[in-house]
Amino acid sequence: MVIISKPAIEQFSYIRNKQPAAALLPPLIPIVDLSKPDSKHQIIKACEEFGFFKVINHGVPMEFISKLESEATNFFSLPLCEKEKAGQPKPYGYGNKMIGPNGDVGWVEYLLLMTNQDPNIATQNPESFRVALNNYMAAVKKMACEILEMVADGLKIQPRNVLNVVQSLKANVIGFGEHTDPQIISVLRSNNTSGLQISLRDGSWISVPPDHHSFFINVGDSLQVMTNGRFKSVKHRVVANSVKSRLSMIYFCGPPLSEKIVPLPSLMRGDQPSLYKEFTWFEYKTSAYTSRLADNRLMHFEKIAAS
Ligand SMILES: O=C(O)CCC(=O)C(=O)O
Ligand SMILES: [Fe+2]
Repeated sequence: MVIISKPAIEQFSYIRNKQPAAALLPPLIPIVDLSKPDSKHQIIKACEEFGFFKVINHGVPMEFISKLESEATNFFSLPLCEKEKAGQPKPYGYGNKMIGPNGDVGWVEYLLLMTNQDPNIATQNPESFRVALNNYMAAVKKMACEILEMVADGLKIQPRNVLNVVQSLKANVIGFGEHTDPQIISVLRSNNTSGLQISLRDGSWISVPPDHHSFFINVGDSLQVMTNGRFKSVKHRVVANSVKSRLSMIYFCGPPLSEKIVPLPSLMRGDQPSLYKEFTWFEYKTSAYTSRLADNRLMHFEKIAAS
């Protein structure tokens, strides 16, 4: 879960200033209605063209969303010393300003939680936080699995290729530099505050209109590799909003540590070469840990780059 809050730190204002403007008349972001029979085709098309789509009729009860959002808001309004009791984000815990260990900074506060562990955080009512987290996670997991099953079905691959996932949740407040998510997919939801932008294949940026009733799905680096580049992990960023605090909750579906990530043979067309070397999620995470947020972390695993 990532929560991005109101900018509080003047020296980070450059994050806002240095962002190039997003396109004024952007193409429409694909919307997938999960209740419609053709949603799997729309998902495949959106993953190919944008690496990103919005999901409506997702089945996650609004009350679960609102409850966790309010618990997260309460957490982020605690005094710093209370928030720090969640421990440093190495990898799970509370962090602010610093994103990762390599000098990236953001106008951001975040709480990163491993989903199968009890959150060790000092809210007024930890039990209420725990219940809200579990309800939200169970409902979002169900939706994420449904989407991944449709991806598998649409690609005609075995569901286990994408469904063997470990989950984590991040709450963010405010601004975050450009990057791709390393996991298989991320399921993002924010309050009704703008800021999220995605990069199109031509390199231009478009703003994603906020919609607090819907979820947004990002294709991550792992799915890009499994599909041998047919799906593209979407570059995205969050531009700080100086008027309103933005709170987002991101559910990441990543592979287990020992899982091998490699282009799936059944997805290779004709004599298409494999673009990536085989690696484990552990190797990828280890390599990503030494990189900067905006780096192309897949570069070290590309076959062409290596030869
Ligand atoms: O807050 C957001 O909407 C996106 C944050 C994000 O991209 C991330 O935490 O990976
Ligand atoms: Fe992200």
